Amino acid sequence: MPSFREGEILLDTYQILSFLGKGTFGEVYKVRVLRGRYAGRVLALKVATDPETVEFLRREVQTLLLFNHPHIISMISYMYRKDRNELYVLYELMDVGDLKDYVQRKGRLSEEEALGVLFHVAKGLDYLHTRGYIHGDVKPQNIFGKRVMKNILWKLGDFGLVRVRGSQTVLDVKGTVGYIAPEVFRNELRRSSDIFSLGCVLLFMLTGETPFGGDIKKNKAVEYSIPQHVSERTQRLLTKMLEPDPSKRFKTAGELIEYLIKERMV
Ligand SMILES: Nc1ncnc2c1ncn2[C@@H]1O[C@H](COP(=O)(O)OP(=O)(O)OP(=O)(O)O)[C@@H](O)[C@H]1O
Repeated sequence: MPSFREGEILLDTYQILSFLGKGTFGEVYKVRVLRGRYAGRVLALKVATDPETVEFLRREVQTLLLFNHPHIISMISYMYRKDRNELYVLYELMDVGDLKDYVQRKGRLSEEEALGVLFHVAKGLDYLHTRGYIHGDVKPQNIFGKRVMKNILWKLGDFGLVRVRGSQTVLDVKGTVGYIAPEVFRNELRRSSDIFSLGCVLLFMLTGETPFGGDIKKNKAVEYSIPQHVSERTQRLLTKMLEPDPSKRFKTAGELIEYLIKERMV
């Protein structure tokens, strides 16, 4: 049950238009801004009220403040209510919703569409990778679509698990089974771990099913099969992205983009 109802006004400023969903980091609502700098705009508001989610969302805010890219979701502003330890974050509204729901609604995507989404997300990831960041949680629920004319612009979101490359923080595996690079189970995280996860996203788009059947053992062992209907060149791409040995994968999103262009896949 969402905490707020349609029509309710939060912080005297945000009128709830609808509930968009609940994630690990809080509840998300479609809101209309009633006053201030963004008055009149319809945006997405994420609300975190318990201490653990506030902490994750605080990390996401700190990271997003540094980023500005057409394939990374924009944070518009945030408010922290210190007295109640509540964090409210405003994002651009991604009217298509997330890629998981999109594929579940539409069924598996054509290769052309799937490669188009892949290219958009790879550009967002490239922005992170060239700045020394690792997203750490690339999966369909964290990729959002926005309608622009007749097209959909896909963007990477959810930066609660983002890490700086080479940082010593101890990891516990927080990703989602079906999208976790095998080395992450051994507590190693690299930029190419994001590439593996993105390869899983491509497999999901082409099959409509969770990679590795959502089975943790199969995910760890990288046991998967590519359906017959997938073209040979896309099979080759998938095999390179899902290479179990991270040193044999594309090292960064930049290398992936170069390959897609060279092979004329986008
Ligand atoms: N900017 C946005 N525009 C439109 N819908 C959004 C936006 N941000 C989140 N949502 C939707 O709100 C819901 C909750 O999103 P959220 O990102 O918090 O969690 P999640 O990605 O589903 O799960 P997790 O937090 O575990 O990764 C999802 O249905 C998501 O599609």
